[in-house]
Order: sequence, then structure tokens, then C-alpha cells
Amino acid sequence: MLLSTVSSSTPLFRISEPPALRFRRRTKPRVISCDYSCLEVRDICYRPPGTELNILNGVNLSLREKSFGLIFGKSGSGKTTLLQLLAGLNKPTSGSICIQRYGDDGQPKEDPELLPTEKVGIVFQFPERFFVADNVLDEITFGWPRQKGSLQLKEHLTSNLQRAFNWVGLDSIPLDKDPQLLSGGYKRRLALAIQLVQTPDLLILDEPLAGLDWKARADVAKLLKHLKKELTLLVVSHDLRELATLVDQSWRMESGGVLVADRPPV
Ligand SMILES: Nc1ncnc2c1ncn2[C@@H]1O[C@H](COP(=O)(O)OP(=O)(O)OP(=O)(O)O)[C@@H](O)[C@H]1O
Repeated sequence: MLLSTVSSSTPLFRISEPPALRFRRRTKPRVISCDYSCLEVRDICYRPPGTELNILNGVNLSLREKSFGLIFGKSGSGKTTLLQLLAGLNKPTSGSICIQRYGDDGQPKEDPELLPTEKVGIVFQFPERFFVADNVLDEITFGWPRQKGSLQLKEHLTSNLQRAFNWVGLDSIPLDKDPQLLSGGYKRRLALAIQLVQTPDLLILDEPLAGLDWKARADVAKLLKHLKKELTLLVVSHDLRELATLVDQSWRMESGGVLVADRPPV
């Protein structure tokens, strides 16, 4: 079966942060065959340009649709580097990445209104540090197409906006509120909503609980549990205790950039 995949050189999605990355050019993904997982990573190696050593060495992983994948491991082992490759921010030196959504009938699902590259959403660590607007509405619509002829896409995004706010429980927040005045937990909700407007096939989160107080951590963990019913989540985190009950599949990143299927040590 042929499925659309992430070309190693293809930026995939609308990124909300950092702002400079919001406008990465979208190109059509190339097509190769892959299995029935939402995410299939095969033998990824990555060596930064101009360096001698691989940061990642033969990484393989497969994540089922609407499941919660966790990657943990020592600092500097290569977790963020892997997320950046999955998000299309860097190009793997070798290997392939395949992302696909399936319908209730088990068949690959394509949304004709969605740009072919809008498959991955990513929320970086401390996403609130990259907020640029002085109200919630401008923050969420920053990066939406401004040019003529994009009305249809804007209408599509607008109809998704209400659903995204619903999903993350932002309905009660006035759209003219300054994002910086939201609580820590609500700032994370906003960062999530920005990505969810695009209905990504895969949502990647780098340390989603970092820097939050205990209540906000519990709040965001509960929200991720809710989101898991709707989409596929891949999370890098050191906060294993709060997230342990959500995890369907987990991997430990070892020094040397090798990913090993393992349970989080909680
Ligand atoms: N462009 C680059 N050039 C050279 N080395 C790099 C580059 N980017 C990352 N590294 C190195 O690759 C290793 C992995 O970095 P990475 O940020 O992916 O680790 P991590 O597991 O996410 O760490 P942490 O848990 O602290 O966020 C580190 O030793 C880092 O210094």
C-alpha cells in the first residue's frame, strides 16, 4: 500500500513557535510504502552538517493511531533532535519517516481540505516564551494565510478553531485577553490549541509539563489524556510520574542516539 510520507526534507506543518519558523515553506511529501501505524520511523540516522559524529544512530519506532508514545532518557541523548526530524525541521542523514491517519474503517484517511503537509503539530518546551501577540485571537491566528485567494483555507481554519478551543477547554477565555496574563496551565492550553486548529495527524510535545506548578501539571496531564481520544501523541518528558498512566508505548533514548523500547522507571 502506498501512503504519503514525510520526505526527509519536507517541513510538514504550521509551527506556532518560534515565530520565525511559522512560515516554513510547505512542499508536497514524497510517497513511499509504510505499515498501518500513524508514525513509522525506519533506521533514522542524523549527523549535523559539518560534524563527524551521528547524534542519532539507526532509530526505529512505530506508534499506533490515537495512542500516547513517550520517549525518555538522559539529557543530551538526542530526544529533541529526533523530534525536530519528525517535525521536518531538519533532514535525516538517512532513513525514512512515515505519517498517516486512518479512518474508523481502518483505511488511510485524507482530508481534501488539508494541505498535504499539515500532518504534524509540535509544541516545543516552554511554548509561552514564543507568544508574539497581545491578545489570544491574534496569537492563535498568527501565521494564518494573509494573501488573497486563501479565504477557503481561512474558513476551514476558523471552523477548526472553535473545536480546538473546546478540546483544550479555552472556551471561557475572552479572545481579547493578553496571552501573557493567562495562568501557566492556560498558556499551555493555548499553545496546544494553536496546533490543534490544523488537526495534525500527529502531535509532538517536548516536555509539556516543564515549569508548571503541581496543579497546572495535573491539569495538562488530564488534558493530554482527553486529547489521546482524538489524535496520536508523541511526548518527550522527564516527568514520568504524571504521564505514566497515559502511556501506551514508550522508549528510552540511550547515549549514542539509539532508541530502545522500554518502560518508564516510575
Ligand atoms: N547542531 C548540532 N551540532 C552538534 N551537536 C549537536 C547539535 N544539536 C545537538 N547536538 C548535540 O546532540 C546531543 C543531543 O542533543 P538533544 O538536544 O537532542 O538531547 P536531549 O536528549 O533532547 O537533551 P535534553 O533532555 O537535555 O533536552 C547533545 O550532546 C547536543 O549537544
